[in-house]
Amino acid sequence: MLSDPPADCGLCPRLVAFRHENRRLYPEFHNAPVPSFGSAGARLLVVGMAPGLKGANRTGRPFTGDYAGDLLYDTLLTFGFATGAYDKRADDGLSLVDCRITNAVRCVPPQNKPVGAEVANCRPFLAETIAEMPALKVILVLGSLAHGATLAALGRKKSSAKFGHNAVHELGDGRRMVGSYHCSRYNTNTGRLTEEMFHDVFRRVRGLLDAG
Ligand SMILES: O=c1cc[nH]c(=O)[nH]1
Repeated sequence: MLSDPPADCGLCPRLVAFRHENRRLYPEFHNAPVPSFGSAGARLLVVGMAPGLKGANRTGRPFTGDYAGDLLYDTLLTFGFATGAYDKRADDGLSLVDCRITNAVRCVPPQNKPVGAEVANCRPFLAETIAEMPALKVILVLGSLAHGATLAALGRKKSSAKFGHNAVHELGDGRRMVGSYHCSRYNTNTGRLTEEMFHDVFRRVRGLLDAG
């Protein structure tokens, strides 16, 4: 099984049609499934929802060029999970440290909203991404869609762990799942998620990793 879909992945008809439309409208964009970013040897996996049209779908790197990426990459740099400088482009030289970033759905969805069947179609890639990380200790899920997709990828029921901001769930194998509100423009503009709240989550993640 592949941990990243092939560039011409055809599992989701709606997303394939959107990809073809975007290739016509924006031929200079990446316009393909966005692969995970960071080493499979990392202890931290951050799971987002799906690439943004003019962000990750343009640059080909998760969260890169997306509004949500500004807060995410700044926070990763602050907490030592990245080095270099984030400059909203895949060739900015930023590298992740002990951290990997992926999305529950790898292709950009219309209106930024994947449907259930698309999350399910992409689940094997998330499952394989998790399975190929031997040192993985913490999975940080950004938002309830990523929370549900990650539980499903782990073969667990949604009812086995309730999504909550800064909530920690033991996965029973020494691994933990931590929840955070998604660092989206909507959530930060409405005040549902502040920078301080997001930092609190990363402080907790760092503490869990440091505790071993
Ligand atoms: O969840 C998200 C949001 C923006 N960009 C991504 O790659 N994922």
